[in-house]
Amino acid sequence: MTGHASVPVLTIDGPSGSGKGTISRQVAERLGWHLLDSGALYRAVGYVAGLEGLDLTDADALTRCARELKIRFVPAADGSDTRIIVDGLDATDALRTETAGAAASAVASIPGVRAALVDLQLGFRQPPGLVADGRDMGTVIFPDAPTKVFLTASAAERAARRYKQLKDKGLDVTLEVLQREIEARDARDASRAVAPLKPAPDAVVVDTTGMPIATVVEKVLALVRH
Ligand SMILES: Nc1ncnc2c1ncn2[C@@H]1O[C@H](COP(=O)(O)OP(=O)(O)OP(=O)(O)O)[C@@H](O)[C@H]1O
Ligand SMILES: Nc1ccn([C@H]2C[C@H](O)[C@@H](COP(=O)(O)O)O2)c(=O)n1
Repeated sequence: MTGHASVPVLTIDGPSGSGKGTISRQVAERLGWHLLDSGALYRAVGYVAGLEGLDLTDADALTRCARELKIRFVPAADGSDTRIIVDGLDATDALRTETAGAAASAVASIPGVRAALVDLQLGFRQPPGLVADGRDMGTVIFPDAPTKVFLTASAAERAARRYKQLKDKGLDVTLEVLQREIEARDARDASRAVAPLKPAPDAVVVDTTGMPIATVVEKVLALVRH
């Protein structure tokens, strides 16, 4: 599957908990565009590496994993979350954990892993348009995207959002630990040598601290329509 360079892309990058996934999903639905959850690809590589007992610093083995990754995004029939199928198994719940996020951040710092996932990501650029959620969508994967957004929010607010999200799922977490984990992941994503987390020079930075989800969605839609 190859992408179509003439198809419009909206890139939504930003740190963990800034709302990329939530906003990307709603905006894609409103526009009737496709959605690329690029973080799920790195999470899936970390997940397969875990199943195979690989060391998360073994660049050659992880690059092979990324090259051989078999992942499918399957819309749920009842309108609930899209299921993510990795090597034929439903890995959706395993991929959403904080541990999977940390593993994804580790494997994502390996240049071979990133290179192996480029074509897969470009292939999501299909008519009528694509909303691409990640860390390097606007800087590396779709540098020609006509609309680029970089979502942020204070670390305290992002940790509070994650805390609520996990508590709602019945998980036993503490705000302090979550904030530390989020800050450590962001620091690693922003400081790596390849495709670090940062706004593209032509991205619009939207600070969502204290901003309701619906307001963020409308703001992003206005940027696309503009
Ligand atoms: N503007 C907002 N106000 C309040 N809560 C929000 C806002 N945006 C997102 N959230 C909530 O914050 C939580 C994290 O959002 P989301 O998963 O979309 O972030 P993310 O940037 O995709 O994170 P990650 O990169 O770790 O996957 C969710 O529970 C979501 O409902
Ligand atoms: N384009 C991307 C997307 C994700 N990553 C890495 C870094 C993140 O910490 C991790 C998980 O992403 P999430 O699912 O939380 O959005 O994957 C990346 O390097 N580049």
